[in-house]
Amino acid sequence: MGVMEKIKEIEAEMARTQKNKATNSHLGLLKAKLARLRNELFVEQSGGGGGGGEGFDVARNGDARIALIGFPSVGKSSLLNSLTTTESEAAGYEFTTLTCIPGVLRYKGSKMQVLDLPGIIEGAAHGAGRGREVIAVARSADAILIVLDAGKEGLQKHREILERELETVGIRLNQRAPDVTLTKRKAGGGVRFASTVPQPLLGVEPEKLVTQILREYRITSADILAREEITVDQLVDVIQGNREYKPCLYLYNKIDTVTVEEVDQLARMPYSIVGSVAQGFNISGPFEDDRLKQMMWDYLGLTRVYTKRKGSPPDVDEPVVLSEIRKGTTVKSLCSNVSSELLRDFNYALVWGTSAKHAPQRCGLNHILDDEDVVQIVSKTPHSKPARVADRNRMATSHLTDAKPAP
Ligand SMILES: Nc1nc2c(ncn2[C@@H]2O[C@H](COP(=O)(O)OP(=O)(O)OP(=O)(O)O)[C@@H](O)[C@H]2O)c(=O)[nH]1
Ligand SMILES: [K+]
Ligand SMILES: [Mg+2]
Repeated sequence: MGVMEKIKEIEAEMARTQKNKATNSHLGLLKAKLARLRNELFVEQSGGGGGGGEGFDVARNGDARIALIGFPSVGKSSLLNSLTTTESEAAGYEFTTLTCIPGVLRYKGSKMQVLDLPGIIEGAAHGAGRGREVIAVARSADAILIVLDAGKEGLQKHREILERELETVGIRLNQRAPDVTLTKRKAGGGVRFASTVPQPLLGVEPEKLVTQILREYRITSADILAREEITVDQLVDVIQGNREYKPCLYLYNKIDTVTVEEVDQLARMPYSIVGSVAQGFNISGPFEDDRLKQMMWDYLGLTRVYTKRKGSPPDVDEPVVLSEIRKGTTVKSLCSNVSSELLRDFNYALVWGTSAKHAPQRCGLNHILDDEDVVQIVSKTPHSKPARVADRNRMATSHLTDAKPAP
């Protein structure tokens, strides 16, 4: 039996199984089976789910990468043109954009790489249109900006379709990784499941269900520790292990085409912002129209840190921009961002700014920095050569080649 038929069979079984307490575990197991088969299907069809595709291999650049995802003609290219100096063709017909077009958005001393992409449609994750390539780019981004046309009928359905397409390839939007540790053992001992909290969503006998689900993935010996209540889906995510947890912001564009009441409703949707590229509203403009940029900045968890040498003023023209998503905004992430020597020879840091209790505060590596803090690193070897600016710039972006965000 092919994978597709197996999927159909399980879906049918799920449909005819009544949902109640007694069938809860059985349904959970079926759900996990389904997830495994869907994953198999995707990996099979996409040849490993890898990135690339003609015109889609764009080098990483800047402090963070944001992918524009949406249906055709919602205004993605118009948005790129308005946020950056790049010119991407925008027109009133669908599939105007055929490849990945990068632009650089400069905001508050940071550089965000914004990627304009072809529109996607339902089935994209399985290769409809250039969907697979588009979604591979989304996987490589630090954050996703889903663009929707506020004037389109079936708008909320569009939002759900896009979410589902991204979920299919293991992207999890606006969620954090479940607090579960899975340790596989060589052989013997079976599955040991422990939880610090009750697990009502894993049926009446959680350990039994977990054991069965793990067997689906050919894992027979493992320790699992859950520190929060989890669903079967979350358990599957932990087992599959290749999930990408990403912040996602929704832009309802073209609000110039709908009524004030509709705008008001859309503005209340979670993780959302309304705007009009055509009229500049919330998108670009001298001062008050920067709301989208500010939200992108916030979602990426960006923090500017100004470094200073002893006896000289801070270097305010060239902040080191750290992203909470990938590295955290600690003194340690600052040091490793600047140079490995700086981290190796670290003695203590002097910190000025809102994160400091007094000016300056003497801090260790775990101190959490705020936006616009000033930091002076004091090394153990007082006469060692300080990192040059050129080195620092190189180092400041080097971590961006590391496509996997920190857990
Ligand atoms: N009324 C209105 N029209 C807009 C707005 N933003 C973009 N448009 C128009 O929408 C049409 C499509 O814009 P594009 O930028 O090409 O859309 P796209 O999402 O890049 O489209 P594809 O590349 O084909 O997927 C163009 O005619 C734009 O002028 C807006 O805020 N209001
Ligand atoms: K278009
Ligand atoms: Mg376009």
